[in-house]
Order: sequence, then C-alpha cells, then structure tokens
Amino acid sequence: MTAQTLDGAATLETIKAELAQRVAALKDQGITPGLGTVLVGDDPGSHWYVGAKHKDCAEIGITSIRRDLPATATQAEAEAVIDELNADSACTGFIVQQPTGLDEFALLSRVDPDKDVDGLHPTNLGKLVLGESGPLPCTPVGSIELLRRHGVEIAGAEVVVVGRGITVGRPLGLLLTRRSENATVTLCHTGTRDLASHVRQADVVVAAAGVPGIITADMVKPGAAVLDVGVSRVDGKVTGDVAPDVWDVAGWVSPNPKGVGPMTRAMLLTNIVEIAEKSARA
Ligand SMILES: Nc1nc2c(c(=O)[nH]1)N[C@@H](CN(C=O)c1ccc(C(=O)N[C@@H](CCC(=O)O)C(=O)O)cc1)CN2
Repeated sequence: MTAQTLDGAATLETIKAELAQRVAALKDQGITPGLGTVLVGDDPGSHWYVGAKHKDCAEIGITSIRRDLPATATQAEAEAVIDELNADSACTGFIVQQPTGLDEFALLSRVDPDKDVDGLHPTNLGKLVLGESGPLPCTPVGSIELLRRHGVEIAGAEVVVVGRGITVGRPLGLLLTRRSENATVTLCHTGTRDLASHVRQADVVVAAAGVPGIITADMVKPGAAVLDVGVSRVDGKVTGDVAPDVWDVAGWVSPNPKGVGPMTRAMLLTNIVEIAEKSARA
C-alpha cells in the first residue's frame, strides 16, 4: 500500500485562486491589501521563503512591501522598520521572518497586533488560548486546512503532535482542541520517554521536531494521516521528519517539500485578505 498525498502545493494554488477573487472584490471597494516583510540577514532559506511569499502576493493582486536588513542590523534598526510598517496605511499586515538573530520576542511584541498576519504576537497567541477570534499562526492552521481539504477526519481523532515550538507544536495543540476541531491531542517533545508508543495510538501524526526521519514506519498505525512539518537541510536538500518507509504504512502523508510549507504561505495570504475584509466592513 502507498499512502495518498496531502498535496500542499496543489492546495496552495486552489486557495490562491479563491483569494484572488476576494482581492478583486476588495479592489472594487477601493481597498488594495498589502503584505510587508522584515528580513534580517543572509540565510538562503529565509530569502527563499520571503521571495515566495511576495511572488504569491503578486499573483493574486496583493501589494508587496519588502524591507531587507543586513546581518549586521541592530535590534534598534529592526524595531525602527517595524514602527514604520505599523504606521504605513498601505501595509495591511506584515511578518518578521524568523530567524533574525535578534531578540525575537521583543520584535514580535512590537508588531501592531492588528497587523500581525503571522498570528504570533503575544496578544494573538493569548486570544488563541482564550478562544477569541484573531489572526491564527500560519503553519498550524495550514496543517489543519490541508487535512480538511483532503477529507481527513479531525473531530474525535487521536492526534499526536511531535514538537512544542511556538510557531507550530504549541499553537497546533490549542487549535486542534477547540470545539470546532474537537480532536484529542498528545503533545510530544524531546523529553517524551517513549515516543513510539504515543505515535502508534495516533490517527493523525504531526511531525514538527526538526529531526530528520524521526517518524519511522514501525511507529505509525496503518492508515493514519502523517503530516511532515519539520524542515532540516541535509547536504543542501530539504529533509523532513518522516522516513520514506512511512508511505508504505500510512493512509495519507504530506510530502516535504510540497506539503505543509506551501500551506503556511496560503494561510499568510488568507490572514491578509481577512484583515483587509474586516477593514472594508468597518
Ligand atoms: N515569520 C515567520 N518565520 C518563519 C515561519 C513563519 O511561519 N513565520 N515559518 C518557517 C518558514 N516558512 C515561513 O516563513 C516557510 C516554510 C516553508 C515554505 C515553503 O513553501 N516551502 C517549500 C519548499 C522550500 C524549499 O525548497 O526550500 C515546500 O515545502 O514545498 C514557506 C514558508 C520559519 N520561519
């Protein structure tokens, strides 16, 4: 048996087509959404991600505001750019691409929460904890959307999330246990004593540990859905957390690349359009 593909690349294209119509409707009302990005340093991966985000925007009619700073940029210089984007009415929302090598908590906290299209500002993460509406973190909500659009049942499912990071694991646990998702979540991490015994119980496994091949076929329940979120570069090649033999056992697998990564971009675009639509209604 070979698992079916949770195709993030194709789903991104579908979502872009849907959003292009919503952007056109906003433009009819005189509103052009704009995405800002703040990038610090020379990391090739970060440059690729930011470039891809702006290319997506161009394809669906969202304006780009790109601020690239050198690796020598200081905290004060990065904060000054954030202040500028907070004040720019052409900028619907913006992100600070991670990693920056600076004090990221201070940078994220400085972003206007109403322009936080990454959903990572402490106020917006707090809203997520409280069950209040607000922009949601892109990778976790993109993971759920990928499952939903492929008809994978989430309500009542046993979900094991491997990884407790702030951009993926921790918010994903919160999202999946909302009443609207109704999953039962076990959050595993590097301190988990017997990872395999937890993963074996799961209907859905989300591997976000950043450890190449940490999820192997012997750990996966036959027919389970496995999302490969972790990104490592091995010999310059993107490598996920899911070993290739998992495809022989699982019912669904998200490839890496072309799985959850493109969904992160799709949800960023969605967050921008939703903020612009909210401003149109105000
Ligand atoms: N401010 C943020 N920084 C980072 C985030 C984030 O959500 N917000 N997440 C990651 C990187 N990331 C988004 O910025 C991201 C990851 C992957 C992709 C993607 O489309 N990947 C492609 C292939 C990429 C390649 O070949 O290198 C894929 O998976 O098919 C987009 C965005 C860390 N930083």
